[in-house]
Amino acid sequence: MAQYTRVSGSVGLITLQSPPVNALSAAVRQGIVDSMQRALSEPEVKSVVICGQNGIFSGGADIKEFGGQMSGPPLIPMIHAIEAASKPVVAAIEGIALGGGLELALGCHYRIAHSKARVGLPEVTLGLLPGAGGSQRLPRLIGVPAALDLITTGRYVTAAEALKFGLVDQITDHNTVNVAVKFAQRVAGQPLDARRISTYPCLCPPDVDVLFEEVMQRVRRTARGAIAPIACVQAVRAAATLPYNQGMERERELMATLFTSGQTRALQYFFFAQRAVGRWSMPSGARWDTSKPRPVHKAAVIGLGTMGRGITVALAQAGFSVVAVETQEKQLMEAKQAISGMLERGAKRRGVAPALDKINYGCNIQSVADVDLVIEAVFEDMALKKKVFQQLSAVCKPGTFLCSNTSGLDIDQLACQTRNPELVVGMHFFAPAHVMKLLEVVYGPKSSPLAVATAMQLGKKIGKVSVAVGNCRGFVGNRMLKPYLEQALFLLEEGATPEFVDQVLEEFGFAMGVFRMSDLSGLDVGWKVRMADGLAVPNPTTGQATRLRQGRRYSPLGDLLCEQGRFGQKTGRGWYQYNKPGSQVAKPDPWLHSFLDEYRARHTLVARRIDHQEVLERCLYSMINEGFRILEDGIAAGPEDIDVIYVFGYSWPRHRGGPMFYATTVGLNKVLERLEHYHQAHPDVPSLQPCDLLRKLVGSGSPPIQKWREVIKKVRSQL
Ligand SMILES: CCCCCCC/C=C/C(=O)SCCNC(=O)CCNC(=O)[C@H](O)C(C)(C)COP(=O)(O)OP(=O)(O)OC[C@H]1O[C@@H](n2cnc3c(N)ncnc32)[C@H](O)[C@@H]1OP(=O)(O)O
Repeated sequence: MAQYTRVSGSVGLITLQSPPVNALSAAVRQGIVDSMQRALSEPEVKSVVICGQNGIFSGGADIKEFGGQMSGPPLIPMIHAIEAASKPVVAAIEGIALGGGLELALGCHYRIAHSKARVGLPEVTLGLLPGAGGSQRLPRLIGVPAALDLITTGRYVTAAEALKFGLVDQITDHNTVNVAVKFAQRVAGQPLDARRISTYPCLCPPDVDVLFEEVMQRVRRTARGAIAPIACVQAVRAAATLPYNQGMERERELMATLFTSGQTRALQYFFFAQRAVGRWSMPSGARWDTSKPRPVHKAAVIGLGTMGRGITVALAQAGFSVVAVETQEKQLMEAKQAISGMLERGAKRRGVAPALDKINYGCNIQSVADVDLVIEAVFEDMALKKKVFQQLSAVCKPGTFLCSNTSGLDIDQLACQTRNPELVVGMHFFAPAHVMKLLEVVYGPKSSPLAVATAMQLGKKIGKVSVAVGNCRGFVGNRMLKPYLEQALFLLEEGATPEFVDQVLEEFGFAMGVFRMSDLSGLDVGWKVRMADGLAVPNPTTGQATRLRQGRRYSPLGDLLCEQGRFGQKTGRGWYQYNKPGSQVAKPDPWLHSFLDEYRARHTLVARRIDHQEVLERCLYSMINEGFRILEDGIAAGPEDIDVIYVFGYSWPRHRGGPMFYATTVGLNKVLERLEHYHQAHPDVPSLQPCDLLRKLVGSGSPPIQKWREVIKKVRSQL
């Protein structure tokens, strides 16, 4: 709702009231319409101020309303009525004015913002465009280039930047509502014609066509199949080329297309999924709201390879004191130099001082004795990690949390090496750790809610999206990656090429196909794991045994490349060839194609034509099937956890909502039917066998994803 009061005798003050972010729900819109009518009809009122309660102007349209039937006064006519009002209307922007909130402010005649406020039009991130006149008013107010930037990226700007653009008229460090009320008194009675943005001509640079062409090309390149950024460019182009009313009509048409697209549904789901993962729970019943974290002031990182360096940077940048340990002096010096460079470059980009003094470097594990939390990031080797955990347990002060950055090893085995296994959790970062947003916080059977809560809070403080997951091989992300990688290799054996598989996956929206991604990560990483598991064996006998290991189909293709020293980008050769080691430009490699031909001939495999659909179905459905197993096993609490992990950690296209949401868009029955089909064709591939939970969900009529947790609960209670 909105509250109407008269202040200072002549100012009608409309306060939006819809906690927590004053979203423009039906009740709020009704409140604004009613309050405006009152303000315009009261002769004592000479001007109006609109503000939001609790220091927040508005977080925009109420996203929860998008899924259902819209009720209450529509936003567009409401904003037009404000702009057309005969008395000046001033927006007092505190906190945030986002999306429809900023569009409401653009309908006002003046905008006063607090210096700490942030404004933006993030609709594109929800698969929409600023469809309440924002795409038409913003370019008229701040010019086409700046409007294109804000609308296509959805980025928020500070009040200072907004002032520079001319998006707000004034900023203040004082009470914004008081300043706005005084301002409203001053402008009362002044002519308003020049204050109605919809009447402004659109400011275009002389080479506007070239600009639109360039922006459109950039947007198409980076959108990875998302349609909203393209519609945003088209809407701004309408503002630049059409009269306001026609531009609004174009905005409405484009918005209608987006509103009915599956992409906006996926992005809205993902918006709430990101927030849902913060409300973590453990199978024991411990939860985010009943488990208090312990403050961490000083942390340590053990092992300063690529991951350890990134983690150190992330901690230092967030203001934590860090003890960074690498046992060899030479490696320590190299790491110090690299970390300082990363901090300096990051600080330059953000216009702040580099946090070099936050880090103390040392060669001795004793130097972590007084820290609150340690993150071990040594080489992925269980024996080595166990030794480190034994040492840490002996050295650290009582109560220190011991965390491992392992990407899939058993947290419980590490916890067992310590005196206080309840203080041990996994903190699985993704490379580069100071850039990638995802953090898997892994609890073992002995991890305490206190340790999980502390790791989750630390993750939040260093800017990560943290997801609490259970302990199993590969946790959630890497466990699901396994069948995906496996199918990609099988497809090569059956006739596909790495380029074709990657092309299909990149057209689907992945930033990189599976083979380009493997080349980037390094093929030797998985090879070492497979050797440790007894899967990759040097010089296996040829014939069927080579392709059948531990009772299931196995492709040794990756092992064979590694045996040739082809580790990917770092060696200049992998699934692709590169100009030189370290180069990132992947080129098809004729050697690889001959190698595949010879391999197929050796194993009497006849290459067949594989189409797009088969690549997508086998790679994605096998991964989704594993996702269902993960839910069944209780490793992830809900589908949202899996989807957030995949979007933030594995470049799954956000506009497809994540793998589990994607399964709902395909139809669970179709996923089940195709898995059955492929499993029949490949009975020696267990990952293609549909899991029970999927069958149960289909059996219970494929309920919406928000209802899966109930089915999962039932399935688990029957176990
Ligand atoms: C033909 C029809 C015409 C329609 C025209 C439509 C044109 C306009 C479209 C829009 O305005 S779309 C919405 C645009 N706004 C946004 O995208 C902002 C989204 N919100 C945020 O970025 C953040 O939430 C925030 C506002 C910066 C606050 O961040 P903070 O970290 O402080 O809190 P959160 O945990 O993110 O949020 C708290 C709470 O509030 C819920 N929420 C936030 N924004 C909205 C919203 N716009 N609608 C509904 N609910 C919102 C959020 O889900 C959290 O809820 P809980 O998880 O606590 O239940």
